[in-house]
Amino acid sequence: MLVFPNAKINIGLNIVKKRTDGYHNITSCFYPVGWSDALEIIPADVFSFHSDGSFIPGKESDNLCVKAYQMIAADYSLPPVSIHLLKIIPIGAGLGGGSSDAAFSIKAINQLFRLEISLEKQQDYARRLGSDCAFFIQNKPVFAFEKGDQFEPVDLSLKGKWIVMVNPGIHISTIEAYSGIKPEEPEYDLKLILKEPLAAWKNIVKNNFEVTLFIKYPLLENIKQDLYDFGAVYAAMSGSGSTLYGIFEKEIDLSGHFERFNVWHGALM
Ligand SMILES: C[C@](O)(CO)[C@H](O)COP(=O)(O)OP(=O)(O)OC[C@H]1O[C@@H](n2ccc(N)nc2=O)[C@H](O)[C@@H]1O
Ligand SMILES: Nc1ncnc2c1ncn2[C@@H]1O[C@H](COP(=O)(O)OP(=O)(O)OP(=O)(O)O)[C@@H](O)[C@H]1O
Repeated sequence: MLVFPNAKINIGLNIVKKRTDGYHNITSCFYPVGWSDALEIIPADVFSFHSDGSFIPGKESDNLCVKAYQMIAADYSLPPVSIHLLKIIPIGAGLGGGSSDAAFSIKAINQLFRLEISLEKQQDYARRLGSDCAFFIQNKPVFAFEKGDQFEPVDLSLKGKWIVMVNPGIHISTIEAYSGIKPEEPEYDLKLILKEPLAAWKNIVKNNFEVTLFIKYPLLENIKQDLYDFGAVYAAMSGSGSTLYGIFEKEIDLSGHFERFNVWHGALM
């Protein structure tokens, strides 16, 4: 079974409250984008995991694909598999790449072994592996709340618009990013403003991580400004960074301008 786990962007990211379990309640719109890994899972005589592409820090047993397989294998006594991951999505980049690999592993294993696990139960499995993981089970635009792992449908389609994503290679740990934040209720209603045309979002729809991370890494703010200067209708940082994205009305190729960085562009789904 061959699947293509894709990245996500956060449109608006409000860190509302610190929870008693140490996590934070957030509100955000999660939107899937086409920047993708490739993941193959096939039955085998012995278990193996192999990755190519970008180097993934940590032990094999920490890889979220391996954890996803082990978690489901424990409940369904599955035979061994061979997992091959081609890592393309930048790591520690606010794009949820590892979370997507985890969720796509769950979906692929479910299909491969005809387990018929309901979507809700697949989301429950995904939540056990990380806050961002559950989104990738259905992989469609949603309004996310609580830990970012509970969802409501969102009335938003950016089909036909163009996205440019710029990753400058600054690795930001999610734990570190959350530790620098003072939670607060947002001054705007994200669900309401998302119903407005894209041009109304600038200066209203905010990612709370930008404040501290733009002070620590001024380059990030410069990239966001460049995206606006090149005509983005809306630009922001995704997740806990360091990827910036710009949404454009028409196709544009900025890989020449951002040639030092890892850049992806494509049509929005
Ligand atoms: C920044 C976002 O990507 C926005 O979508 C997510 O909130 C992060 O989700 P994630 O990478 O799946 O995070 P997890 O693996 O669940 O948690 C990593 C660490 O981030 C912090 N964390 C994460 C999610 C959350 N709602 N509150 C938190 O405080 C916690 O310190 C946690 O130990
Ligand atoms: N398949 C995987 N791909 C990438 N990272 C993985 C994977 N499995 C485990 N990890 C671990 O997860 C860490 C960060 O993952 P990821 O790339 O999803 O971060 P991120 O882009 O900041 O995501 P998020 O938006 O969820 O904060 C890595 O440092 C790595 O050790």
